[in-house]
Amino acid sequence: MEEVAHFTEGEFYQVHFDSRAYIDNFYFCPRGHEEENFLSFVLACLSRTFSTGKYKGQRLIEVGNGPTIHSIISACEYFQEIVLSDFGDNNRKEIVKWLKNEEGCFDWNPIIQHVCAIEGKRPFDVEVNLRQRVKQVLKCDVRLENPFHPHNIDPAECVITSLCLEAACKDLETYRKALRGVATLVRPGGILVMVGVLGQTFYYVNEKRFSCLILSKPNIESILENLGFTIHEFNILPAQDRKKIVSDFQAVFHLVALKSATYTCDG
Ligand SMILES: C[S@@+](CC[C@H](N)C(=O)[O-])C[C@H]1O[C@@H](n2cnc3c(N)ncnc32)[C@H](O)[C@@H]1O
Repeated sequence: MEEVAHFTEGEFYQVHFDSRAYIDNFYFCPRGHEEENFLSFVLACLSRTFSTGKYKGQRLIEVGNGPTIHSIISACEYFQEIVLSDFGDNNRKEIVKWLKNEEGCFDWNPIIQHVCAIEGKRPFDVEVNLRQRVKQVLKCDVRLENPFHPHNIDPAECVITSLCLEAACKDLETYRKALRGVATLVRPGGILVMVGVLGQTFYYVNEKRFSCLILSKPNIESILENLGFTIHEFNILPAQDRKKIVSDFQAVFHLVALKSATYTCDG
């Protein structure tokens, strides 16, 4: 397998990230990749967060969704308009293809059906809702102070990001700045829902190796608290013993953090 000496940033994704191979490998069934085995944990966490209806509002933004829509399945009923975003052109194209139900688009039905079975919903209704409520699929770069530069996007009641920041940020300072940019997209009183990996240095999509910033729970907690967030839940699934061929994460996390209603970001 190919080794890469430098940290693989957005430009590397733009050229080398095979969107279709990524979803084929990691999202073809609710268990996810057989070596990683954490997708059903993530789907269950997202379902618990949103299915009570406690978090709702006008807008939801997902930052760095790649070619995936799984993170918004449970949430879509509770937000009128959804903005998806990613750095990679191919990722955004793959999403648009699914939204338009074009021939050859990825089959998200096994994942949607799994979530619907947990929540007692009809997959058809959820699929229609998803396709209707995603209003924009935008380019973003989490390394920028405004991830949507040169566009200004109104802050949302809910921002989701999954497995993006640790893939996009080469060091902890870049991660802190990126989280600060993502935090500006959350309205005061709104929530940030984050899914990520702890202790990971790499993952593979087919033969391509992608870097990952090693994160720990205290790193993330202290950055979020400094940004005026209160962490409501921080769920962790430790990795099982495995060969570490596809990735070397030590744990997967899901967190929900509430942005203070009075916080002003001047730091
Ligand atoms: C591991 S994938 C995660 C995709 C998806 N969110 C998920 O949960 O499976 C990492 C994603 O981060 C995106 N990415 C990398 N650098 C980025 C940047 N600077 N800004 C925004 N997204 C970036 C990649 O294009 C890719 O879609």
